[in-house]
Amino acid sequence: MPTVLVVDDDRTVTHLVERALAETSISVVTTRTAEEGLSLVRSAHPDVVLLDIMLPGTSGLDVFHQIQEVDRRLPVIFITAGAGSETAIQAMQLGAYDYVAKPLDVAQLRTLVNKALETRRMMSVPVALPVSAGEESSGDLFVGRSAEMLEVFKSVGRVARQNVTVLIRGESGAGKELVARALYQHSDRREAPIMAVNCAALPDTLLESELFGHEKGSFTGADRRRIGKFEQCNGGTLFLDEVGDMSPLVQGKVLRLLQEQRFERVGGNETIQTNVRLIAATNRNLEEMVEAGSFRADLFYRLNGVTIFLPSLKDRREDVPLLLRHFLTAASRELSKPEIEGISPEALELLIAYDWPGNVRELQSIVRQSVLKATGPVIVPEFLPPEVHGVTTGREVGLAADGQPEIDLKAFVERRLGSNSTDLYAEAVEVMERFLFTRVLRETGGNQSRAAEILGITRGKVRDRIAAFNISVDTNVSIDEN
Ligand SMILES: Nc1ncnc2c1ncn2[C@@H]1O[C@H](COP(=O)(O)OP(=O)(O)OP(=O)(O)O)[C@@H](O)[C@H]1O
Repeated sequence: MPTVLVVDDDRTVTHLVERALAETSISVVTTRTAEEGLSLVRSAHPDVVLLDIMLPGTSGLDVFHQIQEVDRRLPVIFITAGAGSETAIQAMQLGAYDYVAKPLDVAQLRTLVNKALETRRMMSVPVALPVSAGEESSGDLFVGRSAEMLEVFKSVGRVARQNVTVLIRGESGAGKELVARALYQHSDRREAPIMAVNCAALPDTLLESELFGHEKGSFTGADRRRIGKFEQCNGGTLFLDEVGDMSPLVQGKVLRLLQEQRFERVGGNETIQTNVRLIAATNRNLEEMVEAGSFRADLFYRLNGVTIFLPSLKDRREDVPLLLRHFLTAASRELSKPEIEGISPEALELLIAYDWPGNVRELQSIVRQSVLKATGPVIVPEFLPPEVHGVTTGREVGLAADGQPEIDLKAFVERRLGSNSTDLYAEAVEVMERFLFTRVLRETGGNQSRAAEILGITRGKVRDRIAAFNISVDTNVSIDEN
């Protein structure tokens, strides 16, 4: 459970924070003194700190420095007595996460704490990345063994420590944010902050002020100066997600920043120098957007210098079993279902054949849904959501009345012809082989020599197919947690 530490001698503040977060899954620890605050940072390992800037006998800024010595990645939100305080601005420039002015607004506080927790998560989730092809690490959180993913890992290894802008491209849910985190965690800036801004989530003017900040009075509602992410992130890394969704105005400002590392706050004259490494991501076709005039060509070339392309999951199906195992283990732990043993061959068949339009995010969600739905220790087709049955192989591969796998090759071929396949021979052979090996091994109770005899091929070939299709031969379970 995430923990928020509040260091403030004003009881109304600590009470209010406790009330604001009472109905959430966030636990709140409070203290009135800087001394105890610091010792709680060490012992309670909070994920976010709310810190009064004027503590009795000491300055919040000093405490902030000491917190940074303990944990540089811990987001600290200052609580200030009034809006527009110069000290607060100074705190932001030193690297505080944000600041809020008293009296505190409950909704604003909740939003801010959640954002800070998200940042904390991005900063601290370890990404153990195999930088060279073939390196095995059971603790990998960034899962993938396909040739395509190994290329991605290698690219990350090659460019992480270069201080260059990187553009990550790929469909939604394919893992672009994970690549960004891996780049950050393997860069020389890993001790400095990383911040993320989703350009599609904010309207133009808000995005501009989120990135570059604004001066007090620069637009209606700008009742105090705001320090933008490019300034807060000085020395660190900024992850700009959905970069194809920036307005032409913001595109122009980002381009200048990339060229000169300089910018002005909205409504301000002062030119601010910053030193930020930019990692950008998009699932849009930027070339087409440049062609259509909606994305600046000069910015495109600037961003496109180093590009990491993340393939869609359907183009690296061999990663599916690996990802299933990874998320199944996580889901059975998180959802307190230790009894889950694995996925049955039939269910696995369906999952491998599915096209995963939502990529890894969808896979993760389908695994969780199935674990929740499972009434026994094995994930069988009935626990899988309908799209996995119907949209893909529902009619071609299924369960016969006797519980054996059955195949409808005609339906498969028709469907693939309808979707203009250019690799139908290999696809059809694979579907047929999967069915054949699963069925024959069931018949022989997992005995490979006997299966080789029936099939008229060598035991080596049987073993090879078992590995290629991830068939578990001891039990009915295709994937287990080992
Ligand atoms: N190779 C992988 N190994 C383990 N988890 C992964 C992998 N790829 C993606 N994920 C997980 O899938 C989810 C979606 O990934 P992520 O947010 O990085 O996708 P994205 O491409 O940035 O999506 P969007 O374009 O929608 O922002 C996350 O929970 C992420 O941790």
